[in-house]
Amino acid sequence: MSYATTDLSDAHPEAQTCDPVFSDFGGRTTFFGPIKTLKVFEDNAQVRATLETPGENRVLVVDGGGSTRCALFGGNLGVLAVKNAWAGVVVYGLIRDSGEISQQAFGLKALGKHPRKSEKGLHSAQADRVVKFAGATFTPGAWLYADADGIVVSDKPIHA
Ligand SMILES: O=C([O-])CC(=O)C(=O)O
Repeated sequence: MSYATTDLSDAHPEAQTCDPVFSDFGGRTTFFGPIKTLKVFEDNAQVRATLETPGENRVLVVDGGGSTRCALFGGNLGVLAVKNAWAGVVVYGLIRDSGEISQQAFGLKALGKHPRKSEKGLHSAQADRVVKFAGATFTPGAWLYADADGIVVSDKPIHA
């Protein structure tokens, strides 16, 4: 299966595109799948708990509120993402262990990097709700397509 977000966007003008605020950190830049969402604040306990469950080739979308005070994702979470077959993770926030993650076979888009880890279980998280960031609305079960050019979000599958 191969696609380009440019072609998907051309063929499906009704699909959403994300503002160009993300960089690629994973070993894969092209990844797609149905969305699972989390809303968190400077605490990644629920990100870990979610990545410990079967990914079934879905994309985990983490709305971290754009906080630049700590990293919500790191190399150990990357190991879990690969082991449990998550296609990719989009973090509206920061990551760390970027060198390690660049060697891991999954996709990761995030705003940037920070050395400091997040809290663990201090701030509660919400799962499976609609989240909005980067000019797009992410609804659980919608389809996300990512590549080096960006992110397209569609209510339904649009790949060939
Ligand atoms: O534990 C964390 O907060 C993130 C991290 O560094 C890792 O996954 O290795």
